[in-house]
Amino acid sequence: MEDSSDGLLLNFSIDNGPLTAPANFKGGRWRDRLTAKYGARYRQKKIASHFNSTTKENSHPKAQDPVPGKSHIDTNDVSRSAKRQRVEESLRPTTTKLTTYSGSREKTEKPHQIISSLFTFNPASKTAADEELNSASPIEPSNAPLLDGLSTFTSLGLSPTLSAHLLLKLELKTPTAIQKATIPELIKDDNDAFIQAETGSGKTLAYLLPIVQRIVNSAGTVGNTNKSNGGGKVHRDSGLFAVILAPTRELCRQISVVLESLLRCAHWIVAGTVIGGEKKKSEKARLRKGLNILVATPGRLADHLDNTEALDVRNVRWLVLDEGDRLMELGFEAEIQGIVEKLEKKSQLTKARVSPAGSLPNRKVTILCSATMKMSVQRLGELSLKEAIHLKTDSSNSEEIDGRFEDNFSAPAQLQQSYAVVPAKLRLVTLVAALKRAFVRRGSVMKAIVFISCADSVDFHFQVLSRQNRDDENTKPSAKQELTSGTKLAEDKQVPISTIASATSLCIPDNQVTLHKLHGSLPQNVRTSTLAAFSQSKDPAVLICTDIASRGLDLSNVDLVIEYDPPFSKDDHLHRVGRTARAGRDGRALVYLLPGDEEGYVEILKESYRDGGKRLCRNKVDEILKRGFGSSGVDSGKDWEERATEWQLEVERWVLEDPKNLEMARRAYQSHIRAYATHVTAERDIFNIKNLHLGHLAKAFALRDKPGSIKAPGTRGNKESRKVRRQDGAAAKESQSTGEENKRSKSSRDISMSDPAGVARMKAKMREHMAGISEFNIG
Ligand SMILES: Nc1ncnc2c1ncn2[C@@H]1O[C@H](COP(=O)(O)OP(=O)(O)OP(=O)(O)O)[C@@H](O)[C@H]1O
Repeated sequence: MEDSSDGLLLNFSIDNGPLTAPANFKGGRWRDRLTAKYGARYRQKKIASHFNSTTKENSHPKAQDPVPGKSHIDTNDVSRSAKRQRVEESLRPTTTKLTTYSGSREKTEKPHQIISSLFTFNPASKTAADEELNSASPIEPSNAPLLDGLSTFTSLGLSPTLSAHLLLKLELKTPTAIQKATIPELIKDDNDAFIQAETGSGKTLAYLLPIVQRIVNSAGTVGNTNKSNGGGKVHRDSGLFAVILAPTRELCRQISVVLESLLRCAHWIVAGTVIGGEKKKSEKARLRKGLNILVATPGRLADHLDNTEALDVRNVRWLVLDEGDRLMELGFEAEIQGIVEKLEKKSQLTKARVSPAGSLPNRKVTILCSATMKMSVQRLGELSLKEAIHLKTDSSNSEEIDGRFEDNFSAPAQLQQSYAVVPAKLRLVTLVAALKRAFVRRGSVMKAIVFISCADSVDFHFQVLSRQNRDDENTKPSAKQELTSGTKLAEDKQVPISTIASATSLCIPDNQVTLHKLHGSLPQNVRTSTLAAFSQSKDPAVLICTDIASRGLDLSNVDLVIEYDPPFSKDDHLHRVGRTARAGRDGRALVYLLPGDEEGYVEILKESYRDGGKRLCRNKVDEILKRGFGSSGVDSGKDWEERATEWQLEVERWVLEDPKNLEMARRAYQSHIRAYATHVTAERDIFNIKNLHLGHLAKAFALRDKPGSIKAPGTRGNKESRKVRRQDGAAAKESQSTGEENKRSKSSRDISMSDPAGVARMKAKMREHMAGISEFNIG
């Protein structure tokens, strides 16, 4: 492993002899002894001059934190007040090793802390910063509604009633390109279809509108027409016509909301969901009452197909598989195969591909929908589609080669993407600086999403950004701080989980920002309400989340996406940044990379552009920090360095002063490293765990521990917790075998280390990814 002490001074103790006598340093590394010797000499000189010149005799100098550019030996610093020292000693973690560099060879118990300077010994970037780009050149949005004067919803074959409803009630004037390509095709023909278009291009309406239109058209042509109910219109007893599958409950809910909004102009058509999270009995009752369109998660639908007699699928004409790649990633292949076979078996439909124009299809039509076209989607296509047509936009980069689709999935053209090469030690301060800057003026950024690799790290960053600053009067708990969202059972008690809080760390007086957090270890009701709060917020808001929020979610007015931890694959990147720049709106995205091999990721970022990445720009770290910590735009030397250092030290003290915070920071750090090891094989040269400087990385989690000594309860290295986890491992297997899709919706990184069942699943996933490489194969 690379030496983690670069620029760091170990926190060793010396004897308590007279301060002016030279200390005798023994043991440890020569480098640490030498640094300590010089440090002691320097302090002796300083003390001597202080005693000579001071006019305030016996006064206690204020505790000093290292100034930017200088490292600091904590326990040996005479300028630190006795009070501060006692606080930190009393909080000395029980698991830390003791280091003794004692002249008297006595083992004195001192915390093994490392307080390094933020701005020294940072590795340099290996690539030169590009010139600032000329962002003045206007770019045509690629996923916007068409303004060609020709394309209207009516011209695509939708009825005047439905078109008027779209215009007047939903404020949708013209179709997007993918809707133009899809709607006429799905209204007139009964072919299976694969819909592929970039994020935010309106794929949901692209498949929902033809389905709704054809069900409306079928009035009087299907059985059970009820004259008392609008003259032969479809009603709930007419049968189930469409089944829409989506990978997560959140997505199902979102689709269901869009569908309900459409059905307000055809209220006799009944839609419903079966997505789990409620008693199966209520779902069964809903199915028994009759539905015409069903939105479901695959696991739940498979369950009902086996166990709910009232679910009659003989008349199903459409099976839609939305977010196809995600469905496959989450391992729903077997369920989907089962569903396809059962629908096929029970179907009473003819297999004819021709039906009266615009009415219900005579055969089951399968529609696969995805922004990406990966092998997994091709596989899903193979098991569900027959002679499918590929519906895509003109601007799409994908093409069919030898019967297979080659994917060149791009980000929306109008999205401004940038990256910053940030040394590990500076990561946390740079994140805060970027957010402070983004929200500096009211209205400058309404909403931002920060993607983080794992649930524990989300928890930690949420707490850091919303923590109470002891010294700051302005950060007294606000009403929002008290907000909690949902509850979860813990130790037989209802413990409220706070997922919404005031972003006190951003401290922007004129622009109060509300922080939200989201990850897969939160209970479903908390996830739902947090997401709704973020989406509906009219005030500036930040969502800190794992990849659970990267797919398909349509959250309004997201202007900025920060990938604080780089994505785990190129597709993940495109889905994450796709949460902004939707339906023709502007958006910005910033990805954080470490200096060194990670800079190679820039080439992959460029692939997400249609023009080869000419518009990709680099944000300089100094600039981000200056803008975030500098004094209101005035270039006042390096005061931003001091402010950033002060802020960082404040967080480090906050971590130390409460064992809970310390444990949270350690968990976050460990989980981050584990998650780092799960980058896709193709990108493991770029994200090579061996290159992580663990000492520097600890600084980004406000930890002063030596990396090797960081052990959080529930993680590897702690005997007791290992025993507990062995027991929980068995429980995890059991729970997985129940086949509940909500459990699967948690990806390995999305699981908190405090969720033992999750830890077991994560490890299994890690083994799969690491393909024989040990979990901590670090140097
Ligand atoms: N014709 C339209 N005019 C204006 N806005 C539209 C139109 N069609 C859809 N939208 C809006 O575009 C946004 C994105 O739609 P949708 O969620 O269907 O995109 P998507 O292509 O499924 O994205 P993703 O791949 O990220 O899931 C939604 O807010 C939707 O209301």
